[in-house]
Amino acid sequence: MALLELHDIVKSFQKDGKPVRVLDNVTVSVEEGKCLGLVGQSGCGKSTLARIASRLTEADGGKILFDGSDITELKGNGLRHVYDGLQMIFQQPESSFNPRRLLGWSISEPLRRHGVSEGDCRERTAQLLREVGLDTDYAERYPHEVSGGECQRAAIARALALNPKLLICDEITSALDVTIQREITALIRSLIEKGMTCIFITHDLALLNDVADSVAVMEKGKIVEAGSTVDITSHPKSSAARELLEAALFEEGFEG
Ligand SMILES: Nc1ncnc2c1ncn2[C@@H]1O[C@H](COP(=O)(O)OP(=O)(O)OP(=O)(O)O)[C@@H](O)[C@H]1O
Repeated sequence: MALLELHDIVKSFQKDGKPVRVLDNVTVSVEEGKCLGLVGQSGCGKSTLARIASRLTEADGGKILFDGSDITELKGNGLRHVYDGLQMIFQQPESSFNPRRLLGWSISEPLRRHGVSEGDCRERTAQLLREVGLDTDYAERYPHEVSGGECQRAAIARALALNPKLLICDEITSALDVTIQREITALIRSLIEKGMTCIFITHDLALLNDVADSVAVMEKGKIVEAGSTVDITSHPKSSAARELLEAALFEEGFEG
């Protein structure tokens, strides 16, 4: 069953006083318990699509179905309820944490908002830190006192706090070096093996071999190819997928 379905999503932004179409009738879905890789060159519309899926940006047209409900027009409390089940993680984890708050405070913030007691928050934070491979004493550190990879793990812990059904990961490994990238994709994959559903956005098609079950390739606001990760990374049909694969292989060779 599809957990998230996007149908005929259309979006334009104003540029120099004129509307420029950045998403052109995009239809894509992700099955429950699976990971969809969304890949494309910079500027092709990946982040805009992710933000529309999580209702952070309004679409001009189309329909969004999440967990069997039409959430396209939801507002207020209805939308807050959706956010409990759908979490987004971004490229720069440091900037998503309050620099003046300990990581433990930020990770448990969604729980506190739901009225969970301080004692239970502490216990759940320790459990979440262990789940993402961090020692529990990371709760007592500030965002600037941890590495980029550790901070991204903490951001994943915070996203997991309310047991969401869907994680949307927008270029979450782009700011990390290759070894740490692999650790983070392995962590996301382990969450999927435990039942999580995920949309993993990247410009690195080769990275999707580690994490995604299926791939949708975007080019200039359209999905130009979709299929299983194995098929697309071994026999890409579109020129967009071929170019992304060549770029990823070149980068890999360059990094040794
Ligand atoms: N709020 C906005 N206002 C105006 N234009 C925008 C806005 N957000 C995105 N765009 C434009 O929409 C297009 C798609 O941007 P988007 O960030 O979705 O691409 P992307 O594929 O995620 O790129 P990247 O990989 O570089 O993050 C770009 O041309 C971008 O400049």
